[in-house]
Amino acid sequence: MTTPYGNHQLSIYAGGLKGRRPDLPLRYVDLEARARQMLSDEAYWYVAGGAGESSMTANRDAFDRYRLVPRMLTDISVRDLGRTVLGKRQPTPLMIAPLGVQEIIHERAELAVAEAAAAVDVPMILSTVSSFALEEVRSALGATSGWYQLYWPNDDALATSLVQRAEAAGYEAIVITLDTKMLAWRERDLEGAYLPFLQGQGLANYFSDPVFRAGLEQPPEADMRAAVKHWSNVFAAPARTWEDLARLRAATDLPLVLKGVLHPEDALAARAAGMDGVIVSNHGGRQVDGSIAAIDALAGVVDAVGDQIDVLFDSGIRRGADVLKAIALGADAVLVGRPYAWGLACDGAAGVEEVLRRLLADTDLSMALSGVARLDDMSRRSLQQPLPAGM
Ligand SMILES: Cc1cc2nc3c(=O)[nH]c(=O)nc-3n(C[C@H](O)[C@H](O)[C@H](O)COP(=O)(O)O)c2cc1C
Ligand SMILES: CC(C)CC(=O)C(=O)O
Repeated sequence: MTTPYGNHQLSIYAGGLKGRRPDLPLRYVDLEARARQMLSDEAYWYVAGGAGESSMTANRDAFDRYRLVPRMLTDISVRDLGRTVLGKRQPTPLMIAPLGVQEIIHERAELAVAEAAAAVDVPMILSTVSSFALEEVRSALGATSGWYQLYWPNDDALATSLVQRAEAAGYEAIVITLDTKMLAWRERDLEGAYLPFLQGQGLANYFSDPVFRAGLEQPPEADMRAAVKHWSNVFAAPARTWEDLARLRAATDLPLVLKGVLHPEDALAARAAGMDGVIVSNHGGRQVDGSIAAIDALAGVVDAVGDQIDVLFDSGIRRGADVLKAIALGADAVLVGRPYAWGLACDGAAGVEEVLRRLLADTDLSMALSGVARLDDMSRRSLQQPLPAGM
């Protein structure tokens, strides 16, 4: 995307505020507060909550310890926010993070998100635990790229079926999320006894899968409880280790990307297993409370494997400066998570679209005012070394 909203100050503001949705407050905290009004308490906390608060807070605090060091008097009149990810040029550094059970946020769930992603040409990573089947969501994306996120089930035939459906539907990569072999101790959800998938929410990909259905005595439409029970038996596989990746590698020709990598040695293991990329992420602080802030893990992973496989980043991206910091540290692209969930809650597809447009306008302005014309030219030279905690 070259100079996405032009150079005129008013055209840049207008690009980021297309339609200026009055139901969509500009500041992140206000946006989240508005979304909270739109959602049930349980749904709000399901999205907002973490496993405790420590890593979620650390994700944000750590961003503040990295500081951009702007350069002056460079030509920033023609700018390029594009990035090359898995060998393909994309117009912006943003991707839509996989968020499960979106029907608790908005009835049109992933279909609305896909329409917004298509409007701004931001590739979307669809969760396995989605409220619409992967084929339908792929259609709603139109010409925009989609990747499919796999929760690697405890049944190789089901894993192969999901991956091959994604490939047949036109998804361009498979993201295997490693950090969710079980759900963490999430007090907010436990307090409300809230596990939406146990009501069958977010299970469209399973319920439409021939291998999943073959494991049932009656179809989910006739016996939902039995279908949910079967799902909880196959959802994840605690015994899996690095050796098991070979079977997934053999199941598809699509690139494979591992999500939830924080340790440089795991990044090296991913490369050794023939993976095409990793996503540095602590799942938005929802899994190991007390884990390292994701941005603090990024440089170590980039230094270990960044010259050989792609390194993406999520967990804490809220504004343009965050995008720039992650790219400067070596990320090839960043995933946007909770911010678009709030846009979806407030105003469906239009809300998601505007959240993305604002983030792009802010990224463009922050890059330009840092003296950088092409995102590809961001480097660690644009960053001050992290300040010690508490500064
Ligand atoms: C409500 C919610 C649902 C999520 N569902 C999934 C999922 O199905 N698959 C997955 O890989 N990650 C999932 N994640 C993690 C996100 O992909 C991403 O790592 C996280 O949201 C990043 O943190 P941030 O949103 O605070 O920036 C989910 C996160 C949230 C908030
Ligand atoms: C269905 C869940 C495992 C979705 C998820 O990853 C999350 O809630 O963090």
